[in-house]
Amino acid sequence: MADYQIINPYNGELIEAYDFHTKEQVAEAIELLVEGRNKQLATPAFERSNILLKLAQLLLERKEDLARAITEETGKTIGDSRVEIDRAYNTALASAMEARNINGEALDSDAFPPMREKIGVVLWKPLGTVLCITPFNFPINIAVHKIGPAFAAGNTILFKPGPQNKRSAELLVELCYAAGMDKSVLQMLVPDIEATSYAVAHPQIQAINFTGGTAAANAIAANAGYKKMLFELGGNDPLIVMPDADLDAAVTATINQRFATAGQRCTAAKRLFVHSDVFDAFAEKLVTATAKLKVGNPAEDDTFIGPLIHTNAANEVEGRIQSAVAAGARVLFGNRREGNILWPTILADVPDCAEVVAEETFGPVVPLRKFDSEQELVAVINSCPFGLQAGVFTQNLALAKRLYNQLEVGLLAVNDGPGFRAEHFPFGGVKESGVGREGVKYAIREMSYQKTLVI
Ligand SMILES: NC(=O)c1ccc[n+]([C@@H]2O[C@H](COP(=O)([O-])OP(=O)(O)OC[C@H]3O[C@@H](n4cnc5c(N)ncnc54)[C@H](O)[C@@H]3O)[C@@H](O)[C@H]2O)c1
Ligand SMILES: O=CCS(=O)(=O)O
Repeated sequence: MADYQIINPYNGELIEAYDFHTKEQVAEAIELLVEGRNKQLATPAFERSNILLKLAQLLLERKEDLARAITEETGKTIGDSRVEIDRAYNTALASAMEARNINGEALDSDAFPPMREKIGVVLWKPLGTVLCITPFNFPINIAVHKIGPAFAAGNTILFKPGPQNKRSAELLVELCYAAGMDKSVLQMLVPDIEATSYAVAHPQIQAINFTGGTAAANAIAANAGYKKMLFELGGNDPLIVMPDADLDAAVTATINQRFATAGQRCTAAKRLFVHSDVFDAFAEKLVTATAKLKVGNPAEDDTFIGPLIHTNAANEVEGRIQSAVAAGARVLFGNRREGNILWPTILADVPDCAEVVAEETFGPVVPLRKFDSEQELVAVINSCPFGLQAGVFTQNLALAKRLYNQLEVGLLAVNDGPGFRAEHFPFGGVKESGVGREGVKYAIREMSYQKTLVI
């Protein structure tokens, strides 16, 4: 029996059975990547940039192959998978552009006595070898958000995808090699957790760039020891509808940022805060729009919602919905399951302590919560241990700026949802949503250090 089986979450078909890479294979890969640092040091920024530009082009050329691989292994709809590849193209292109702009600064020593008449030249240098660990839900774009900036900065990379994503990851790495990345600069392995932990603690790994859940992050942090860590973790992101909101726009954002990808997104609009004045009107519009969504086979172009990643995930989300209903929540739409598919579900009157709102719920369920005051709104949102992104629909910019200052998040989108993301913007949260910032330019500096020359 193989160590792991990749099963299509929609039809249960076996995609591939394989054995994890061993700790010995991890050690060999790291040894090769240490040697590869000389290759990177000998590769000027413009050549690294050209390789990343070629990768961007290859991502577009192989878009359909990559999209189908994502859909088969994760159940993400083919439409959402194609969008992911378009995003990965932008991420690779931004990495190519930023590779040419990793500029430092010059300092004058005479800003403070005594007179030294020295100049300080500060440049950014690669940390060395970066362990990049990625989650299941955006297997290509999140990987490119790590490999692209790490390579642009001049690092070598050990890439560890989710076990479900071995096939799409292999295709991505094939394109990286075709674009010009050397095998001593990029290695991909799929070891088990024990062998991954060996890499995490390895002295020749200078940085860990991790995206995933809190439990894994805590284990990595406890095991890594003294090295740079960049953590992009969970979210329980609010979408706020104020009395003066464009309700149609807010409904569209809710549909696209909660039900797309079957709700399996860190930045999904997992909690809807709707002012009492517009609650009934918004709820009615949302139910009407949700009823039109096609649910089913993720391989069909017009399917909007496919299955969750696996049966345990579907069980967890279904259980949270049933638990909320048992605690008095009203079902305005959905609460239906077939296999790993959960229909988009809209709830009202959910107790604040219910798991479906208190925990990060990775599924197509949206609890609508009334509020009456800004003070109540901020207090409830900030009571959450996560703090990734938020969105508010209002025409009142003064209110938007007050929320920007009061909400404990990494980004507030105005007249958009928490799922807003531009690949070149800084990305990341506060509290249990992580440490550090991705977004290409920012990730490059997270995986670099400043070295100063005094002359
Ligand atoms: N902030 C973001 O950018 C972002 C993006 C996508 C997903 N996520 C989060 O990721 C989670 C869902 O993804 P998932 O189920 O793949 O997450 P996960 O934490 O289960 O796994 C993420 C990756 O870590 C590996 N991993 C698991 N335990 C580990 C350990 N002890 N040591 C080393 N590696 C370990 C997994 O094999 C996988 O490659 C959600 O919490 C979601 O919010 C965050
Ligand atoms: O899961 C979140 C990744 S992204 O779609 O916000 O980049």
